[in-house]
Amino acid sequence: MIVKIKPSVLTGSVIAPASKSSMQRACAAALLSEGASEIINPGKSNDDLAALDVIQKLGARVVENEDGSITIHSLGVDPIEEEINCGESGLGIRMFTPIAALSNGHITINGTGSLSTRPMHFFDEIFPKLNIKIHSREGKLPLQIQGPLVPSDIEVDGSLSSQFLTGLLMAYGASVTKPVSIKVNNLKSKPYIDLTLKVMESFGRKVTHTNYEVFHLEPQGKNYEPQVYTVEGDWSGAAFLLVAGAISGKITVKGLDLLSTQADREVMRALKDCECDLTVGPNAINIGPPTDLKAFDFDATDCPDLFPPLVALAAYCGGTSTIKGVSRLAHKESNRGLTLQEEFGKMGTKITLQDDLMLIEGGSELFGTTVHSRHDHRIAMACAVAALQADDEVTIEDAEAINKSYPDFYRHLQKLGATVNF
Ligand SMILES: O=C(O)C1=C[C@@H](OP(=O)(O)O)[C@@H](O)[C@H](O)C1
Ligand SMILES: C=C(OP(=O)(O)O)C(=O)O
Repeated sequence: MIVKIKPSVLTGSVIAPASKSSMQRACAAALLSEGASEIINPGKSNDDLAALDVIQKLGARVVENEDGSITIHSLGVDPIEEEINCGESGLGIRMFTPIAALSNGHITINGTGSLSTRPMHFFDEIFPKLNIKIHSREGKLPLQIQGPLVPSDIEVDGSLSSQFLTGLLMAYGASVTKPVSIKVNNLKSKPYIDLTLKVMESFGRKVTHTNYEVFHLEPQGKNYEPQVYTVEGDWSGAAFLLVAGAISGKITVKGLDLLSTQADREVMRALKDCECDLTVGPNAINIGPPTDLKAFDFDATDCPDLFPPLVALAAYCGGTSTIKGVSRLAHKESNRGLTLQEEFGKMGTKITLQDDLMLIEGGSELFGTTVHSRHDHRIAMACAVAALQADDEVTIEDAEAINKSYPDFYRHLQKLGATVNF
């Protein structure tokens, strides 16, 4: 799909989409709870739909209610098919693979698009220690596994992604029969683990930890209990809206929890540092109109998904902004350090990659041109936001990539007054 965005001034208000990080975790927790859980404000992104499909293949029954909520009936993991497909979701595959391994059946775990090249060797290393047989294509999909997972004290590496730990915690939470601990070295993206623990706790499953280095789980009477769970507004998707407001309008973004454990709430820090006009109310963030935006320095090591929106912001900030954490970007839907450099380069923004640091030279006019999403939702959204103040129309190729996390994104820009044609 081709989307064309004309330079536009934004106004009005919009509600942040549902967080796929919150929704996918809730689906997993509901699967692991015996009984009926209700999910309010369920997301509709491709990653969310993949999670709903996976839990049904693992035995849950999903009912869509008239008020838009969904009810998930489960008796625990009891696969009805031998293959599950996690779509293109990194969290989906890394969280649901240990969960699928709670059963003793042979299961093939597959995925699509960029997921087929993202690293999964963690499972080859760890699963044999947990009584799980595994065969992968040299650390890539498809994975063939056979459990049941038997939790034991284990030491893992957390430097590549927090998602593997999320999966282990979720699955251990359903199966420990004696106190066990997971020791994690060099954990990155820590706030995502806070979100995992928060969702687990909402479903009655407690986990404690010592400084994000050792996670302790004890047997409980009932491990997970069915809940009514409301999916949080998504700071990751909203970061694009907030940046759009900072560079191109005066808008209000609603539906975000200012106390959320979501990693990408940190976007507020960069927005303050660049000195845009920002006021925060109880359930509304007002942002804009554009003023002289100042270059900023930001460490995104623990919130890597903020790179794309912050690059769009930095492109309009006078001077050189720096963002730390480039090494965290290599294994996302694209190699995001490089794709940001290349696609923003087409619009005239110079980006230098210096070890773990990205330097963005901002403040000069961006050109209307043709860019490509590189099949990466966050690259498409970053280019779309940057287009709002370019000197001419920007054409985004493969623009439907946004469906992975934020299918309403272009419609929301239109609602805010942007001229978006698709
Ligand atoms: O747990 C999650 O919901 C996520 C964790 C992060 O991945 P890493 O832990 O690999 O950084 C993030 O980039 C991803 O978009 C979603
Ligand atoms: C990298 C992302 O997600 P995941 O790892 O779950 O595919 C993302 O949403 O930017």
